[in-house]
Amino acid sequence: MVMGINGKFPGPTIRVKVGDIVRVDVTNKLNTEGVVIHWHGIKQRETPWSDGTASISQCAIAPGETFTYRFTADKAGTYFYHGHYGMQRSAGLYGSLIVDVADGEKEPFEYDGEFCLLLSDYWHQNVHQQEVGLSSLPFRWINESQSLLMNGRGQYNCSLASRYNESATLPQCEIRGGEQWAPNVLSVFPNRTYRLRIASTTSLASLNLAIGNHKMYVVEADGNYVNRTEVTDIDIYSGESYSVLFTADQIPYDNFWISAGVRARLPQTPQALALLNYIPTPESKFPLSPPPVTPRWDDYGRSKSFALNITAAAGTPRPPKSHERRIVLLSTQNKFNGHSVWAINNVSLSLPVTPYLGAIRYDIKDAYDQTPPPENFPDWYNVSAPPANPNTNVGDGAYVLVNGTTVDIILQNANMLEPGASEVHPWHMHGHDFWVLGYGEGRFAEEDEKRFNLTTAPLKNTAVIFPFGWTALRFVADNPGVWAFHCHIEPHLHMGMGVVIAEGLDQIRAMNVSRDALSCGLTGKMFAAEDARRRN
Ligand SMILES: O=C1O[C@H]([C@@H](O)CO)C(O)=C1O
Repeated sequence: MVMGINGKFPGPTIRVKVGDIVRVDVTNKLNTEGVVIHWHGIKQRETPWSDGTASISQCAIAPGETFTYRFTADKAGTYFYHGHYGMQRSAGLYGSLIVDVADGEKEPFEYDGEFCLLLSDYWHQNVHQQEVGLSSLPFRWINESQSLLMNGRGQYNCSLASRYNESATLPQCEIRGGEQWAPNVLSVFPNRTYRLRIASTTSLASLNLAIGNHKMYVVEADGNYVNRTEVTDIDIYSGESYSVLFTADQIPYDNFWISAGVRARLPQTPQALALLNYIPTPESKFPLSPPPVTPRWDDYGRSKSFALNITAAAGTPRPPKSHERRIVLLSTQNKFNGHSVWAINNVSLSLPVTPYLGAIRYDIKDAYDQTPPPENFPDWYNVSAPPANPNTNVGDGAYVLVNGTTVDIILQNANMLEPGASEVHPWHMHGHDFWVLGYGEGRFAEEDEKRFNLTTAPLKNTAVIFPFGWTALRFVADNPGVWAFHCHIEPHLHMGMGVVIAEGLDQIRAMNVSRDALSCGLTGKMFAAEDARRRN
């Protein structure tokens, strides 16, 4: 079962130009739950209520109701949109969002055609069962997905299915032709150059994508131009997007596989496949070469060198030379009343009923904890061992940033509950791009700052922390609003792995925040009381 949009899964591709004011009317036809849509990578400058994050920027849209998102397409690039309430992204609520350069402008590279590949993962168990499992005692993890998808199409490992079933022939393993799993076909003319816009909206999987026999040149990352880099494959974590160029330079009477496979977790899911078809070779011709092999899942050295190879293209603004504030965020796996959770500086995020944006706009102090969470973690904490005390707190405090300040965030990874284990987490920031200043092993130390890349640091909206390592980010708090900053692995966010950034409180208090966004919780009650007074 998937959640679709306008009768489609994935939802329709939205294509706009820089400077366009985009209006999207979202009508909630899910009869049993609310919904919101987040425009991943769009800054929402002066429209923070259109960011589409339930409990942060707006109330969930109630069944039957319509909410209008209105925002400016601020930067050309490859983006996507997705549900941001509960685990609706896992349920399939997503689609591609492409922002073209403004009329009369040109991209800084040339190509003859382009394709979008939106990557995702897919479970047979429905999202409500997953949600209940994650919050149950005992904890039930979602485990690896059954399929990986490219534009909503994927393969299913029938041999694995028959291993777990008595009957060798399962109905879902019988191939009749024309089924949903039939791979996407990307038809190209020999010797032409194409742009492949790749975005990952996976729930869990970190992926590696390659095109059989073809080199790729990375030119864009998260809507920012990067130095053209030749690669044989790309690592792509949930929340990231890349554009690569490739030339159809192989012998023209063949087809080739494009494959994406799991990295950073022990793979138990077959690769996602799409077919690169050389016109006029028939689409039905089986490629001579097998799909590209995904690099070993735990070869993190390879992942790190790929990450370090992504550098900002000339003309990209450089990071300020120094910071005015530094927030260190330690990610730990913990327990709360026996439940498995993730915590940041010993606080597991639990979202409030009243959206922060409304609570700040109308100065409603009861809406969330007014004490911000800790800015660091204790010196005695050992990041290379399981937590000495696994118990953590749950909270809904927000980090408050003064408008215009330069802020560093050090994302610190640590050992999980299980000894010797630490996982990759892709952190995504709403409302901003940040500069990725560097990655390091072990615990971040002040002298590591000397190694920061202040010249070619790429601008991104999502950056990964490697197992037992740290990642340093810098951004300027110049976008008043309330922004989520979280692990883009959906079950991890659901288990509390995120923080809330309240930026420019004075500016928010002077904003004309859309009332439609605040019809729930304490703001909803306030508006209802105002209306009642007016009627009397
Ligand atoms: O949050 C998680 O839980 C599991 C495991 O730690 C317990 O089953 C896992 O791999 C996660 O990423």
